[in-house]
Amino acid sequence: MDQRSQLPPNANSSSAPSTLPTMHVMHPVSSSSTFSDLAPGSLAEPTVATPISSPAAADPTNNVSGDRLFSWSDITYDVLLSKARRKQIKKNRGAPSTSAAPTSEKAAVIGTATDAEHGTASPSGSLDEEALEEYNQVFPHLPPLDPMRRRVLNGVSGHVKKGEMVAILGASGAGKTSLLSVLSARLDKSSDIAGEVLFQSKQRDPTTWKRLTGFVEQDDLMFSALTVQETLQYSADLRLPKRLYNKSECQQRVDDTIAMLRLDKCKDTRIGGPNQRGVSGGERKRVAVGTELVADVSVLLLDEPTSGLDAFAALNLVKNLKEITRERDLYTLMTIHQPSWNIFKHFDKVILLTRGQVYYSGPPALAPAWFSSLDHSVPEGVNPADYYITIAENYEKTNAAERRVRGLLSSWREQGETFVANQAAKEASDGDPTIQRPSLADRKQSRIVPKSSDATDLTGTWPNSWLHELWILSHRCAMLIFKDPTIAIASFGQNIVLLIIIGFAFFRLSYDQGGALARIGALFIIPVNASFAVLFPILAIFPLQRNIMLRERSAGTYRISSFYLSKILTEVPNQVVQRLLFYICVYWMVGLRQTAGAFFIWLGINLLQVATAIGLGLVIGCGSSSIELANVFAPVINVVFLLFGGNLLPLSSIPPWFIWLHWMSPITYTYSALAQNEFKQLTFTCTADSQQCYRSGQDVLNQYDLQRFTIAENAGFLAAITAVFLAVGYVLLRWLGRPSFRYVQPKKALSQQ
Ligand SMILES: Nc1ncnc2c1ncn2[C@@H]1O[C@H](COP(=O)(O)OP(=O)(O)OP(=O)(O)O)[C@@H](O)[C@H]1O
Repeated sequence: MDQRSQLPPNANSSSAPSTLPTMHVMHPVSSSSTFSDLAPGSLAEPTVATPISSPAAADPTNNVSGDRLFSWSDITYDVLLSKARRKQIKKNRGAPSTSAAPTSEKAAVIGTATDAEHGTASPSGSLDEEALEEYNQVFPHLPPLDPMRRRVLNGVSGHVKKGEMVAILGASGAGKTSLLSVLSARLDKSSDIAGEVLFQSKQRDPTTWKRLTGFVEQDDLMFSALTVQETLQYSADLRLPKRLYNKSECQQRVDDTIAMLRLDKCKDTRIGGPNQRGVSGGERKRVAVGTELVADVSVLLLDEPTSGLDAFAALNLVKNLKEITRERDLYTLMTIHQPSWNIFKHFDKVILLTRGQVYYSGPPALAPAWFSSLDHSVPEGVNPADYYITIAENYEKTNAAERRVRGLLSSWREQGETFVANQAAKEASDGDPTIQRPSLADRKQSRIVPKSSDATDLTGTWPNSWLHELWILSHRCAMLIFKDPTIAIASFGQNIVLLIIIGFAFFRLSYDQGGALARIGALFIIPVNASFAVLFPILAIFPLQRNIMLRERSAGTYRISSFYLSKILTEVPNQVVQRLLFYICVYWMVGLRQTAGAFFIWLGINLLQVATAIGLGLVIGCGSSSIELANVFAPVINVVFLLFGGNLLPLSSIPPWFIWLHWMSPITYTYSALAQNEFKQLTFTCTADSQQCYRSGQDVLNQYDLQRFTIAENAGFLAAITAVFLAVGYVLLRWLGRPSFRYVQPKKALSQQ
C-alpha cells in the first residue's frame, strides 16, 4: 500500500503557507535517509528543504552574553531497564535481529517510543542493528545507545536567559521531569547522562549548585502545624548565611517574600494537611515557592507547580512567578501540564518535548507560525497548547500519526531554531508587541536584593555553622511539639489511663507470697508498657519529618547530623516529661520500696529505658519511608524484645540461635535492675499452705535468675544499647534515607571528546 495515502489531507502539501515567506517546506516520500525511513518505504516525513541562515539566526541565544545564560546542549539521559528486562535481554543475546519488526518497535529501539516497556531492545531482546545504525546517523554526536538502558532524553539543547520564565511542555512521559532533573542535577543513582550544562558560561559547581537552585517539587511536603510565616521564617533562618544576613535582614526577607507572593492575608494561617484545614491549594504552592525564594537562589525550577490548581489559581501563580522572575532576575524553568492559552502565552519561551526530543522551542507567540508552516494550524476553538501536545503523540497508533510525529521532530532538528530566530527578528522589527520583553530598565526594582546570587559568593558546602543549624532545627522540632500537641496530649492521656490501670491492678502490694509474685509482674509490665508508649508517638511523626529533611537537605540546607541531634535533644525532654508523672505515681501506688535511694534508682533505670525506646524509635523511623511501614516494624520488634527479655521465656528455654535477642533486649536489663532494686532488701511471709515459699527478695531474684549483672552494670548496658540504637539510626538515616538522586555533571558528548 502506498504509505502516502495514509497521510492527513494536508500533510503532503508541497507549498509553504503564506505565513512563512522565508521558508519552503517539502514533504518528499524518501528524500533522505533519516531515521524516519527505518522500515524501508513505510514512512515518509516532511523535510525542510531550504535552510535559511544568518549569523543572528544561527545564534540561538540571540547574542545574549554567556554570563546571563543557563544553557544545556546535547543532553542524553539513559535510565537502567528493570532487572527482569535486562535479564531477558542477556538471555536473548544472539537471537536473530528483528529487522522485520514493526516500525513502532523500531522506534522503540532508538529510544523514541513513549512506552517504557519497550526499552532499548526489540521484543526478542536483541538490539535491532538497522535501527541503531539509523539512530547513529540521525544523532551522530550523541553517545551510542546502551542495550541495558532506556534513552529518555535524546540530545536536548536549550537555554534560559536571566529574567526569563520558560515552560517545558509535553505529554505524559515526554521527558519533562527528566530534563528538569538533569538541569537541577538531581538524578537517579543508576542514570547515565551526557551533554553539557553551563550556568553563566561555567560548569556547575557541585558544592554551590544546589544552593543556587530552588527546586519546587510536585508533592510540596511541609509541616502542617506551622503557619505560612513560620514556614518561611525557618526556611530563611536555615538557608540564608548568617555571615551575610543579620536577624532583621532575615525577617525583612521573609516579609518581602510574603508580600511578593501575595501571602499577606494567610501569613498567620497554618499550612494544614489531610486532617487539619489550612491554606488553600494555590496558597500552599506559593508557600512552597516561597521556601525556595527566601534563599538567595538564582535558578528557580518548578515541577508542575500548577497541578491540582483550578484555572484561575494556576493563572495567578504563573503571573506571579513571572513578576518575581523579572523582579529578581531569576532563571525560571518549569514543567507544566496542559496549560490554557492564557497561561501558555505568559511564558517567555516554551520548550515542547515528545519522546525525549525537542519539537519546538521559542516564544509562545511564534509557535502558531512554526506549526502552521508544517501544516498544523490550530483548529478553531481548540486550545493551542493542547493541540501542539496532541499532534506530537501517536495516540492513534497509525503509520500516518507516526509519520506526523517524526515529521515534527525532524523538521525542528533541521530548521526549527533558524525559523524561530528569523521570525523573532522579523516580528521585532515589525514592532509586534506580543514578543517584546521589557528591557532591564523597565523592570520593577526587586524588593529582595540577593547578597549571594553568584556562585562566587557562596563559600563552603553549607550556608551556616553546625551549631546554628542545631539551634534552629531544635527550635523547629520543639515548636512542632507545642503547636501540634495532639500526639503529646494523646500520649500523656495514655500514660494516665495506664497509670490508673496498672496502679490499681497492683495497688499497695503486700509482703506475702502473692505480693512477691505480683511485684515481679509489675516490674515486668512497666518496662514493657514504656517501650510501646514511647515508640509509637515517635513513629507517628518522625517519617514525615525525615522526608521533609531529605527535601531540605537536597537543597544543601543543613547537615544530617544536626537534624538528627536536634530530634534527640527535643524528643528526650518531651518523653521524659510525659513519663515522669507515671513513674512517680505508679511507684507510690504499687507500694514499692519506700527509701529515697530505691526511688531514685527506680526513676533512673526507667528513664534510661525511655532513652533506649527513643533510640529504637529513631532506628525504626529512620529505616521507614512512611508511617505505615514504621507501624509494621515497630510491634514486631517490640514483641520480640518482650518475649526474649523477660521471664516469659526463661533463659534456659531460649533456643541457642535466639539467645542474642535476649541480650539485645532492653527489657532484660531494665527488668533485672528494677527487680534487684526492689527485692534485695525485702522479706516475705509464708503461710503453712504455701507450696513454694519465697522468704526473702533474694529468693525471688535467684528463682528468676535476675542477678547476672549488678544494677550499675544493667544501667551501663542500657546506656550502651541506647548509644548503639542512636548510632544505627544515624547510619540508616544517612544510608537508606539518602536522596534517590545524586549530583551528576554530564559526561561530555562524543562530539566534544
Ligand atoms: N529512573 C527511571 N527509571 C525508569 N524509567 C524512567 C526513569 N526516569 C524516567 N523514566 C521514564 O522516562 C520517561 C519520561 O519520564 P518523565 O518523568 O521525565 O516524563 P514526564 O514528561 O515528566 O511525564 P509526566 O508528565 O507524566 O510526569 C517515562 O516513560 C518514564 O517512565
